[in-house]
Amino acid sequence: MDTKASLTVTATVFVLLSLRAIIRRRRSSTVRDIAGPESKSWVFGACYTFTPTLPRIHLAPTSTGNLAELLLPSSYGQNEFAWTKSFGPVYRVKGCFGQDRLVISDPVALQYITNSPNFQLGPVLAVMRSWLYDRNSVITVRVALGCPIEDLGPEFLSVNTRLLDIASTRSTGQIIFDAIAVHVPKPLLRAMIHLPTSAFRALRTSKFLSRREGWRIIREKLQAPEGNYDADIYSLLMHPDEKNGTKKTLHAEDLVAQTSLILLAGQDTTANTLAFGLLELARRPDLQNKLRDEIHATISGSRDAAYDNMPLLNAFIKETLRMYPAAALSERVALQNSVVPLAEGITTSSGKKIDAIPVDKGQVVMLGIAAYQRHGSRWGANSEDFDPDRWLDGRVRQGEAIGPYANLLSFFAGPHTCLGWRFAIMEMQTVLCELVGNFAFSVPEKEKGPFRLRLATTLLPLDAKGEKGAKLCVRRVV
Ligand code: HEM
Repeated sequence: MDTKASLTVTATVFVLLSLRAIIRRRRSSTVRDIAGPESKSWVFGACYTFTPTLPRIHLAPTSTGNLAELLLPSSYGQNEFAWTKSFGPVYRVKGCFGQDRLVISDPVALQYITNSPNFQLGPVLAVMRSWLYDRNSVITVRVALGCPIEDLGPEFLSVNTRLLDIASTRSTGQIIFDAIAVHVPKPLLRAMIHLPTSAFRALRTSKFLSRREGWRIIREKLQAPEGNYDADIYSLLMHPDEKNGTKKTLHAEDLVAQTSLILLAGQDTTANTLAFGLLELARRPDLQNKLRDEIHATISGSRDAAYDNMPLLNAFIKETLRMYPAAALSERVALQNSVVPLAEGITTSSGKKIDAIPVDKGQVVMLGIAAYQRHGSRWGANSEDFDPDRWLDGRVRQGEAIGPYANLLSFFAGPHTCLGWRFAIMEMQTVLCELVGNFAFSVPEKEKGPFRLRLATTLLPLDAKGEKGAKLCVRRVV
C-alpha cells in the first residue's frame, strides 16, 4: 500500500471508530452544568464571541473551539489563566465533537486525581506511550536515577532532536487527531508506528537506538560480579534492594522498553526549564549578579559544591519550576465513575452548590498545573510575577502536600511522579552554577519585549519571531 492509501485507510478507520464512541457517550449532567467559556460548534466548538472580561485571541481558521483557545493561543496561558480567574479553579471546556472536559486547578482535586487509581494517563500521553512501548509495563518504583547512559553518538542525537522538534509543534490537526485517537483500539494505534511518514520513521529509529542502548546496559549489569551492583536505576530494577525500597525486579525486556521513555522524558523537560530560567536571569541583571555572588562564595574553586546550602539558587530553581512547569496542562481519564473532592465548593450554572464533582467513567480532566502554580491564595499576592524571594521570605503558604518537591506539581504527583525529579534538580543546580558562575547573560535588543510560551509536548519559550528557543547574548565573566 502506498503512503496516500495507508493514510486514507487509517483516517477512515479513525473517523468510523470515533463516531461510534461519540454516539455511545453520555457524560455526567453535573459536568455539563459546570460553568465554562462559550462554544458554538459541535465539531470544532468555535467560539468567536467572548465576554468583555476575557482577552481576545487570534483563532486559526479551522478552530477546534475551546481546546484550540486553550492550547493554541499566541502565548500559552493567555486564555487558561483568564478563564481560571473568571470561572474559578474548576471549569468546563468543549473539546472536539461536543466533548465536555473539566479543567481543574483546585489543590484538593489535583491531589485526589494524581493519587487515585481511578484516573489514568490522558489520551495524548497514552497514544504517545503506546508508540514508545512494546509492552504495557509502567515503572512505579521510586529510585535514585543515576543513568549509566554512554555517549549515544551523532545518529541518536540527530534523530532525537528531530523527534523533539516534531513534539514541540502543535496544530489544530493534532488536537483533532488526539480527540479521535483515544477511541481507537490500542493494537491499531500501535500499528500506526509503521506508517511511512517522516515523523514515524524518526520515532522508529529512536526506539531502535534506545533499545540497543538499553540492551547494552543490561548486558553490562548481568556480567557484573555477584553483589557488585551500582546504585543506578537499571541495577536497582534488576536486583532486589530492600534498603532502597525496590523489592521487585523488572524483566529485562520491560526495562529495555522504558529506555526510550527515560531518554526522551529527561531531555526537553530539563532543557526548556533551564532555558526559561536563563531568560528570566537575562532580564534581571540584579538577580543574576546576586546569584553569581552566591555561586562564587559557595563554590570558590571546590568541585564538591554543597548545592543544597545555596538558598538563592534553590529559590530560583523552585520559582522557575513554579512559573514554567514543563507539563503545564496534563490530561487524565476516569477509569470508573468517581467523585472528585474540592478544596472550595463551587456553584454550577444552574445555581446548585457542590463541594465534590461526580464524574463518569471516560471523563477527560485537564489538570491545570500551571494555573494551580499561579493561585494567589497559595503563592502570594504577586503570584503571576517571577519572584524567587517568595521562597525565602515565607510568602509561600504550606497547604495540602502535593508533588515531591516544594508543593509544586511540576514533577507531577502520586504513582506517576517524575522518575527523574531528583536527577533533574541536581542537573539544574550543576548546570546553573557552571553557566551563571562563568558567564553573564543578557537579552539582545530585538528580543526585549515580553517573551511568549508554547505548550506542545512540553512548555517552551518562543523568540520574537515565534520560533522555538530563547535567544540570549553571552559574555564570559570569569
Ligand atoms: C525539569 C525537568 C523535568 C520535569 C519538569 C519533569 C516532569 C515530569 C512530569 C510532569 C511527569 C509526569 C507526566 C504525566 O504522567 O503526566 C514526568 C514523568 C517522567 N519523567 Fe520527568 N521531568 C523532568 C526531568 C526528567 C528527567 C531528567 C528524567 C530522566 C532522566 C525524567 C524521567 C521521567 C520518566 C521516566 C517519567 C515517567 C514516570 C511514570 O510514568 O512512572 N524526567 N516528568
